[in-house]
Amino acid sequence: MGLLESIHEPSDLRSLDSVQLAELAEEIRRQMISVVSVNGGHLAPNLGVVELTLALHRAFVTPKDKIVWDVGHQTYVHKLLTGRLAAFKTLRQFNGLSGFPKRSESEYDFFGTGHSSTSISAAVGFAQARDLLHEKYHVVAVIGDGAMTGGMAYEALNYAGQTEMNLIVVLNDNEMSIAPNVGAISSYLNRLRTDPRYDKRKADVEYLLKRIPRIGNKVAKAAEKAKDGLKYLLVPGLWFEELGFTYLGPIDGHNLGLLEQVFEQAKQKKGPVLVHVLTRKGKGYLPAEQNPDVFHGVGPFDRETGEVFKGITPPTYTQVFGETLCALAREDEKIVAITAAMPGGTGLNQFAREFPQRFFDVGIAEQHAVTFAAGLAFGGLKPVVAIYSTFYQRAYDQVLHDVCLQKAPVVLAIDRAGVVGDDGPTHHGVFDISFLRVIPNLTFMAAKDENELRHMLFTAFRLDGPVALRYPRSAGQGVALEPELREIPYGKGEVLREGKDLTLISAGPLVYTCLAAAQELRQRGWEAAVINLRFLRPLDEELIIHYARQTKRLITVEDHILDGGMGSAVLEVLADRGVTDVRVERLGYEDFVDQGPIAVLQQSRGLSVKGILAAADRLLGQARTPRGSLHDLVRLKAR
Ligand SMILES: Cc1ncc(C[n+]2csc(CCOP(=O)(O)OP(=O)(O)O)c2C)c(N)n1
Ligand SMILES: CC(=O)[C@@H](O)[C@H](O)COP(=O)(O)O
Ligand SMILES: [Mg+2]
Repeated sequence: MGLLESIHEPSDLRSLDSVQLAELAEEIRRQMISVVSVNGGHLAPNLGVVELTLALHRAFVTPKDKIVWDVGHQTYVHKLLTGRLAAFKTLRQFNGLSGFPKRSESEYDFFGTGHSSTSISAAVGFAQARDLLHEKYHVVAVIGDGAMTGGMAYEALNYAGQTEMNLIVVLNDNEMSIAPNVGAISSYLNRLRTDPRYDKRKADVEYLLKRIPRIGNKVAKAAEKAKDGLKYLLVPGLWFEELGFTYLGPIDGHNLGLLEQVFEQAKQKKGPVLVHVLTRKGKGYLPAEQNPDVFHGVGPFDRETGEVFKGITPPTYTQVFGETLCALAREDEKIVAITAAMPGGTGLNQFAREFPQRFFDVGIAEQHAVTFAAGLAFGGLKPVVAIYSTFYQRAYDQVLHDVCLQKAPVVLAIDRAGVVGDDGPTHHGVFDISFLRVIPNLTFMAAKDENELRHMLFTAFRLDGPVALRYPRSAGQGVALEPELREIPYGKGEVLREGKDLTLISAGPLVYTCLAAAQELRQRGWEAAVINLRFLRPLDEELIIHYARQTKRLITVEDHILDGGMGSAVLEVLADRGVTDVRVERLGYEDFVDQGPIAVLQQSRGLSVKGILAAADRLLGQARTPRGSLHDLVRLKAR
């Protein structure tokens, strides 16, 4: 039996000596490499925090003390130490362990995450609650240098720094976000890390400063100034100190003994403390150390060689987006691109290489990214902001207030729209239709395949106003690319198939599933029309009304939550236009969606040929269903 199997809860760690702890760290790394090489996952971030997590769980007494992880993609070690070793092989699988902390999964997961830069706010909340309720425990936020580029982190530091609350923030600095970290704070951390002057311990400096003799008023003032200057030169982390935090560090995040010592020191301090820890992303597995960006979130790979398995699939929508954008940018030098810390994930690497002056990585700062784009647009450029659907949730007011209200010609590229698979509920892009389709001035399109994506991007730059364009995480349809880009007729859906018995309505790749279902229906003697809406705003109302009247039965199919989604938009049109003698089935999600393979998740809600056939049976067989009937909607409205 290995050491890891003897750890059922964090208290089991306390009896281990340093040799055993080093052995345990090795076992943990092996375990993570083994499981992630099969399931995929966030390997490099976790390899980098093995010693840090061990030290935290030895220095703090969880679950009494609360550790809040930022993003949460680095909690595999934490999971292994908190009774989840047996389940670890199910990591990120359907019905398996989540890749992120989840309150429903363990009493040791104090705060659910997936989105970045929330940990300090949540920890401040815990600390405030503790103090108001006169309880006693330590609260620790663990935040990466990438997550420290997110605005929320500063809102929380700003708040905490003015309080006297006991709170420990551990800043895990590995110089990496997913890509190399960016921004002025990152440069500041780099200076702390590398400038030999900062090796001087703060205590020594303060001792020195105290020895400057007090002499006459004027001279004393000058001396004070000189002291401040000296401090700036010599005291590490002064910026954090000035914000009201005691700064400890920078310390080697792979030295377990040192980490524990510093955490003990932090526990004794009064008020907020920031511990600056230096780690190496991917530590202990050479392929991950050498390519921390590839192994940040990686699919299955050969653990001997580190080679990532790539099946033969058509290029992804993301790749097609990136390549098309480059082609357009070659013709139009006003086109500029913005990412919020995800140049690779959003397909902008090629753009960054080809047009470095026109490419902006703003860090994990979606709000800034969108408002920055509005400024660029009004300054005369043609910005595209590529952000995952789920992270656009962060920038809602910026899209509404800064872009749409002012009609800024910004292209909002909404990658990872629809369910994304193994990352699960924190990352599925299943809300953007609901929150974007209601915003005046916005043109909102969804691409059914690679060609449509290309044409829509082309169209987006020709429209003088805000445009959102949604496309999923998956491989494309594999269609042959049309060499000529053309404009998509504004606000018009397309009829892909005629039919008199019922109408299938979709937007995005599920249009192809509708076509396959229509083919099947024909075998059964039914003719289904298939409409690709293309535009979620403005909706092609005439088209919807025409086919609703013609077929009297509609099925809406969307990779999205039902509430407020595309099907809801169709129901609104019918209700507003007084078309009440139509039966409607809406297929989509009703709740937060779990993790799992995209196809499995979609099938679970009828987003498949089989699901559409079942819905068609219900409509054609005149069986009433409890959900999605227009009659129900009209009745509700009438109440
Ligand atoms: C709001 C938000 N935007 C983007 C992301 C995508 N993302 C996940 S981890 C990460 C980098 C985090 O870097 P850091 O905090 O330094 O952690 P590391 O992986 O280096 O340990 C990014 C950009 C996210 N999770 N949340
Ligand atoms: C933790 C996080 O938010 C990212 O690492 C995310 O998991 C990336 O997702 P993709 O794999 O879809 O790029
Ligand atoms: Mg980092």
